[in-house]
Amino acid sequence: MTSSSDHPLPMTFNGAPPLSGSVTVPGDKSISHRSLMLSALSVGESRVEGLLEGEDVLATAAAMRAMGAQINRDSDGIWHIKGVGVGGLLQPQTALDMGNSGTSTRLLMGLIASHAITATFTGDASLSKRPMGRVTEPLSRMGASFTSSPGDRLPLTMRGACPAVPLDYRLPVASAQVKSAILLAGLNTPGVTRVIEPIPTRDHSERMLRGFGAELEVEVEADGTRIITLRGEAELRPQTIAVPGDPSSAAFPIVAALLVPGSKVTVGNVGLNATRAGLIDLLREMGGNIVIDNPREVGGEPVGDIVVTASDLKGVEPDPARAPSMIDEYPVAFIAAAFAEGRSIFRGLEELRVKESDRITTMAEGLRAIGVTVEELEDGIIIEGTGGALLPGGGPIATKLDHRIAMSFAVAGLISKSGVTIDDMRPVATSFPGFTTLLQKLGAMP
Ligand SMILES: O=C(O)C1=C[C@@H](OP(=O)(O)O)[C@@H](O)[C@H](O)C1
Ligand SMILES: C=C(OP(=O)(O)O)C(=O)O
Repeated sequence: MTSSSDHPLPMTFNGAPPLSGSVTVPGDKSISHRSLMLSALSVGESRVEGLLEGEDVLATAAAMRAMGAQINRDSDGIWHIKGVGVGGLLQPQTALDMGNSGTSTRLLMGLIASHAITATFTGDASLSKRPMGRVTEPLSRMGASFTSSPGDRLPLTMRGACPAVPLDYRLPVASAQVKSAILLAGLNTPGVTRVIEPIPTRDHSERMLRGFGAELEVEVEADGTRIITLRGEAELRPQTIAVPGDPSSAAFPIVAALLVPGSKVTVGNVGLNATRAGLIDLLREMGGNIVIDNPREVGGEPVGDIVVTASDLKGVEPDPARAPSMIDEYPVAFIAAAFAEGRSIFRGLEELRVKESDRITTMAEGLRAIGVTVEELEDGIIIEGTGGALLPGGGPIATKLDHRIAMSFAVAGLISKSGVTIDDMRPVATSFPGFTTLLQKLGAMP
């Protein structure tokens, strides 16, 4: 499967026999982006094993090369990155094409904000609709300047400032991308940059910055607010990194195995960082039989093998405070809710409206198209579960350049009467190369 083709790639997923077997999923997307960026800012050579070779991460690799890093993959699949040192990024000679990737765009804007270089960012139709003001606003305060398309959107040209001005910033939106952009800008900024995070989001940047030798401290207040301080003009030391499997990708085989009666599946080597593990907690609350085997630590991140046995699920009304810990997993959680017993009410999910698609509307339309009763809310969705009765099926589902929508409805197809057709599977290559092969390996499709 590749998105390099100019033509949509429709595909139908049909009701499946029990899934079984043991699989692994590709490397964590968030950790992969960060490992390339921080390696590119170190002096010397870093090695990265298990890097996600999806289009989003390859866009980050291309951008770091364009700014001076030497990045190569050897025949064993290990990536070797020779960095330029903090402050050493070079002026890219052409526009940086970010494809579909919000993480690449926002984190790279942070990196460039404290270097005296000019860069233009472009992206696909989905990325060009997404708001960038959340990063351009704080980065402007650090001294960077921006010329963007209306509504702070791509295409956008920025000029970094050197020296930049350190920032003390309270996040107005729970976003790891905004937090990371500011911290990355802080790396080449004199003095102390401070980010205050009222609602915790994924902390891979903090862990990895420390791992590379940056002076970074995290203080947690009684109400859970996190205060992250980073001393600038850092010197980063090259590292050897093992990237764990992506819990956001593992979510699809996990939910598929819970829903298809008689299934038993192991997804090995999955990252279990608490700031990412919200879906597992939610599925367990719904009655899902999920066991973590062999819990261990790999490269500063908790990892385990996830053993899933098909279970009868019941509806839920999850606490919105949990949203950041499973933000990309809501689409597939909605599929689980559609097959559960009773009603599920999801609220506090405004952020889903600014992902690759508006994931509340796209999911509501898609679920209706396959015969599920839903009510769309301003900040969420109400889903009436079938109680384990097969979903009627149908389609084609409009995926709107959104990989997670495509994979979520593929899972829905496995528990459908007449199959679910996805209009275009190409976006899956952004985060999960080998998705359909993995479903075949589990026996979910021919
Ligand atoms: O920092 C990251 O790697 C990511 C943060 C999240 O975005 P937000 O920060 O916009 O919530 C998430 O949706 C995205 O897939 C990856
Ligand atoms: C929102 C996502 O990614 P990004 O913001 O990097 O495009 C995602 O992968 O679901």
